[in-house]
Amino acid sequence: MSPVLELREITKVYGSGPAEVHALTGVNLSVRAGEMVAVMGPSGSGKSTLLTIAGSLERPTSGEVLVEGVPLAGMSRAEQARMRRRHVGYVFQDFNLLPGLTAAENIALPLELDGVKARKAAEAARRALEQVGLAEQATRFPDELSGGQRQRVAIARALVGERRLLLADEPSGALDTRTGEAVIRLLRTFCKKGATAVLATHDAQLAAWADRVVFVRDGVAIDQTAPPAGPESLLAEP
Ligand SMILES: Nc1ncnc2c1ncn2[C@@H]1O[C@H](COP(=O)(O)OP(=O)(O)OP(=O)(O)O)[C@@H](O)[C@H]1O
Repeated sequence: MSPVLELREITKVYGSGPAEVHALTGVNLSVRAGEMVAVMGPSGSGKSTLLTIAGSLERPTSGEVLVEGVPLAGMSRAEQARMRRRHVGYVFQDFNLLPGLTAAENIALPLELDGVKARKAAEAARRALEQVGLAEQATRFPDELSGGQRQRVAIARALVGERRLLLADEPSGALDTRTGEAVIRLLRTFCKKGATAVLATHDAQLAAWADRVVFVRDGVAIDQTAPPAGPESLLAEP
């Protein structure tokens, strides 16, 4: 089975001449279905760039990105947009929910934009809210929810429909430690059920929940390890 996400020799250069920034240099990464991969590195090391290129929000200067085995470079812009809507969910530090829509409407919106009928989209949104434990909050607006609840709505929106690849940039960055950890555990649960997640984080405690950690420094992926005894090992699983 081909990996859900594959980056081959990705290089990204911003600007030119003296303003040139080598944000990524020769990065390789392959993520299988059900895996949760944490990308760690200091500020400015290239984590966000890696995620935006993986999600086709930006093109690499060189190298190849494949989603579900299909090279993005061979797709037209319209096909890439369709691929993003159908297969890739994004979660950001600042939640990015639309303030004028309820939790359920925020989740249903990407489906409706993709042509799903309103009733079906609303039903899918209701199920997604149940999965993140927020069925009771369906009609609340973002400013009526806590930070942790908002991020759970953003995760539900990222995974609603058929989307199985989740790209999360510092998803717990705006949350306190406990709430942040709850969000990462939720991502972990989705990965156990077959979703695939790549998350950028500064936080080694949170990265320890991942199956693998990729360290990025000055645009170079310098190491890949399975975390030693992460919190997961404390959960007694038969
Ligand atoms: N649009 C852009 N134009 C020019 N330079 C950019 C652009 N986006 C990112 N960079 C530069 O690329 C490098 C990598 O940035 P990136 O945002 O990917 O790092 P990061 O590891 O996500 O940082 P942080 O943890 O602070 O979010 C940095 O030097 C940054 O200044």
